[in-house]
Amino acid sequence: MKNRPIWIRHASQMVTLAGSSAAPLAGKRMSELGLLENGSLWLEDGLIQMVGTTDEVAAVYQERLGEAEVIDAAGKLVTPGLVDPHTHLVYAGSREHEFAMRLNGATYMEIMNSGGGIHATTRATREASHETLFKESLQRLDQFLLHGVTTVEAKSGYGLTLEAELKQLEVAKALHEHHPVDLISTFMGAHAVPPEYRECPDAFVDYCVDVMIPEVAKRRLAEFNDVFCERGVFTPAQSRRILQAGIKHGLLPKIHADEIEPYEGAELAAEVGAVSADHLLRASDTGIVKMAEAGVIAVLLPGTAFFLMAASADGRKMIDAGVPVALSTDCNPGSSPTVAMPLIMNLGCLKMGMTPAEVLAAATINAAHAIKRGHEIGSLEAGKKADITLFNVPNYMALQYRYGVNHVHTVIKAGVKVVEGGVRL
Ligand SMILES: N=CN[C@@H](CCC(=O)O)C(=O)O
Ligand SMILES: [Zn+2]
Repeated sequence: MKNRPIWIRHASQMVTLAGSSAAPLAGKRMSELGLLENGSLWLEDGLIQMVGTTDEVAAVYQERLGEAEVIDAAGKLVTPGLVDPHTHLVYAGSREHEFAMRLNGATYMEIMNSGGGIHATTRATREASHETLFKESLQRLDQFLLHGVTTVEAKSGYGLTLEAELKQLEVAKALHEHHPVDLISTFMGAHAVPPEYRECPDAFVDYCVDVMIPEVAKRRLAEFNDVFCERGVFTPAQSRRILQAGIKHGLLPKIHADEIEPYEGAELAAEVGAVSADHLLRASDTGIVKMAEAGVIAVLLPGTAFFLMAASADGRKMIDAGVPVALSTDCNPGSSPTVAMPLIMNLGCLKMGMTPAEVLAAATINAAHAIKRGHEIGSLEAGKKADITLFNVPNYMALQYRYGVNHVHTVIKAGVKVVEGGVRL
């Protein structure tokens, strides 16, 4: 049965980001939100049919106004559904004990090198059944939706064997099919060197390159290929091999770069033409310039820096250097166990020198471009998917100013209302 059209009207402020579908916004263009006062949208067949002022939309649809379900957005901010372009959504278990260890002075890498961290979640994820993984990840996905997020990227990387990596990717696929939030999958077999390869890490790289990447690509279980390029994990040379193998099999490159130490990850991202380089807390100035030249999107994760008690990436410097910046939660059980994209935007302002306008562009259209979906989501334009979030604040400045509260009121996914009054329907 066909859903009724939805007519959103009288929005106090609407962020359209019109004209941003072809390429990510960079430099001063990151502040061009395409604001509309008394904004209105006509949604039908899962798509945005018209964007304009309430009077303009009413004039075009005057014969059909009675058919529509009306959403009165007076007093509210209307934005594109938020997009999270970097998550480790599918995993089993929890690591709050490691948080306590870090509060007592242990570092993230020390915990990982002593068999905890990513290794602990890998053990739990290998042991978990498809059903358990699905159930645990589903709860997080519901929470994403309640925080206004309508699309998430989801990485594998807690299996580290072909079988367990495929299990994670298959759970992501099942969640995508089952849940209103869309999932875009990334293969990240090169997330850590598993203990069985500790003495011969290059043999694990061979396994990624020769076995896992070709099989994942053949089964079409991922669109992107990611690697944790960090001292003590994968070297730039190993990372290059992994990313090039992905490219050969049609998986687009992404990279966890320069998170803990400067390690020429940003430079490598530019060299291989990565869609995005993520983290970048310790990226070099040369790396930033190279990313700008190569058009690599910086996916910044201020929640991770906050939770690891580290200095944040310099978002301001990257925007001023012409790098398109996107924001993400990095949702994972170790360095950022959160789904709160609005809080991530707040941290973008408070910790990375970004403006309230820039963080909104970074969490919508630039995030969409970071997962190659800029043509279908991330802005409010006729023909795009009807993914919309309504916040209980009158304007985008207030969304950043009234921090630490979930202001999401209504979420519409592909033209269907899925959250109302902050409650999942
Ligand atoms: N840094 C590597 N990977 C994740 C953390 C994974 C974990 O600790 O479980 C990240 O992006 O922060
Ligand atoms: Zn990550």
